[in-house]
Amino acid sequence: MRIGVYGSSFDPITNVHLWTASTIHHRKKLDKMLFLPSSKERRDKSLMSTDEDRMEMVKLAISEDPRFELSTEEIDAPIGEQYTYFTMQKLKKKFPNDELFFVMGADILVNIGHGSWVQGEKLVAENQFIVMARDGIDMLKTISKSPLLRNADDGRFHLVDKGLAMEISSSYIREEFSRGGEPRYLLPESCYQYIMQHKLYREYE
Ligand SMILES: Nc1ncnc2c1ncn2[C@@H]1O[C@H](COP(=O)(O)OP(=O)(O)OP(=O)(O)O)[C@@H](O)[C@H]1O
Ligand SMILES: O=C(O)c1ccc[n+]([C@@H]2O[C@H](COP(=O)([O-])O)[C@@H](O)[C@H]2O)c1
Repeated sequence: MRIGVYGSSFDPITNVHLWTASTIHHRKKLDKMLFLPSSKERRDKSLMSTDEDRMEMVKLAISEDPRFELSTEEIDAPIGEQYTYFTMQKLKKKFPNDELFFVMGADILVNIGHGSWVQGEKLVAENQFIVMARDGIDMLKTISKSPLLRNADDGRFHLVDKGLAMEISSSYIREEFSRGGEPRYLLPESCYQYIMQHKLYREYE
């Protein structure tokens, strides 16, 4: 099987996460897409809702699509191991006969190329990546400019231009909830209702 691993804080999950996952699943002929919410323990970003709430919203969002599955690998990871390198190692052990691809936007490729990720060099050397165009970032240039990326570029970066530069960010949605905006329809209705019911993102700055 060809399995995509779509990592994100999903704080909250948006319609663009779902649409990009669906497009990548189709274009790259994947059999399955794992939605991998980050753990609140990650040190590089502070998350605005609990692991349980973000996980619950992912479950609601993907419940009716058999191509999509939740992975709790990172949320269940011991402290210090909630980073992509360790997660991919564990997932490869879990799916020893399958081909795994870490799915990400071009902004993430830039970050990895800068060398700021935990075990970034090993992560790149040992995995395959599906990279989606974003924000006018030149993906080929991003690879050629970074020694870390270009020296591993043996076909492991599968670049996709989705065809539409659709931008809905989780932070925009959080801002709208906290500042009296109306983000309905930027995310699945079930997640919108969950956020209203649980009064999430009321105090987001
Ligand atoms: N519109 C998009 N086009 C391409 N990739 C995207 C898009 N939105 C998100 N991604 C990718 O999805 C992954 C998860 O992104 P993330 O959840 O941080 O997005 P976000 O909505 O921008 O969140 P936040 O606003 O909290 O930073 C990343 O790899 C990111 O590059
Ligand atoms: O492993 C790392 O060092 C690392 C650093 C930053 C981000 N990531 C992963 O990249 C994915 C998208 O992250 P983000 O910041 O867009 O939510 C998510 O799966 C994170 O765990 C991973």
